[in-house]
Amino acid sequence: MKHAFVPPADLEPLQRHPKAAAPGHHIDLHHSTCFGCGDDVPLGLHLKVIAGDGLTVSADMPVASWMQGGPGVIHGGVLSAAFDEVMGTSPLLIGSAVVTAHLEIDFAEPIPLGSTLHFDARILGRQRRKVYIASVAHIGDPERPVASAHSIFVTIDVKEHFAEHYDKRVIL
Ligand SMILES: CCCCCCCCCCCCCC(=O)SCCNC(=O)CCNC(=O)[C@H](O)C(C)(C)COP(=O)(O)OP(=O)(O)OC[C@H]1O[C@@H](n2cnc3c(N)ncnc32)[C@H](O)[C@@H]1OP(=O)(O)O
Repeated sequence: MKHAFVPPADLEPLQRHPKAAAPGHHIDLHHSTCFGCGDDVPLGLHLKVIAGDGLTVSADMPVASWMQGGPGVIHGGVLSAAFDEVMGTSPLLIGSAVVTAHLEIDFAEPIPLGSTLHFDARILGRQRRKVYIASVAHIGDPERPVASAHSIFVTIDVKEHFAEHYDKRVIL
């Protein structure tokens, strides 16, 4: 797939954290009202991100009618949010909490409502606090990606980062 993103050549390789979710297990460390992964938001993506081998994760997402953008196909923003969630969860494999700093999506084919998107993502490496991650999605044929994404997530101290906004959180 075509993309313009070039990760730095000197990325520091990373190791899986000893307490990371085992391959095949759901990475479930976020919160129940998250748009991407929460069970308690009626119109959320409800993504279950599964740990893979090494520094990889995967997830499946049925493309529901409410996700429509162009007639009969997924909205690009919904697809972007799904990539964000899948890639943003992966640094838990290295024991890091992160927020998105930079997210690039390449849209290769229209993705029909009613299809199921399969996402694979892998951590490429770190440069200081920046974690570089790549992801690709298909709807049945792994040899024919329909979209891909590249991102930079920045590691944070969760309590410090969300301190100002924590009291305004929505609890359903
Ligand atoms: C509850 C959450 C935790 C648990 C996680 C569970 C799973 C979650 C799944 C969630 C999934 C959904 C996830 C979401 O939706 S997260 C929600 C969307 N994202 C945000 O709200 C983040 C908003 N931005 C910020 O808070 C700050 O800007 C951050 C924290 C990112 C950096 O501000 P900070 O003052 O702390 O640090 P710094 O400015 O020294 O930058 C540090 C380094 O980063 C580089 N840099 C910065 N910006 C960019 C950029 N745009 N392109 C390229 N590089 C960029 C910068 O040059 C520097 O690099 P270097 O100088 O070292 O080379």
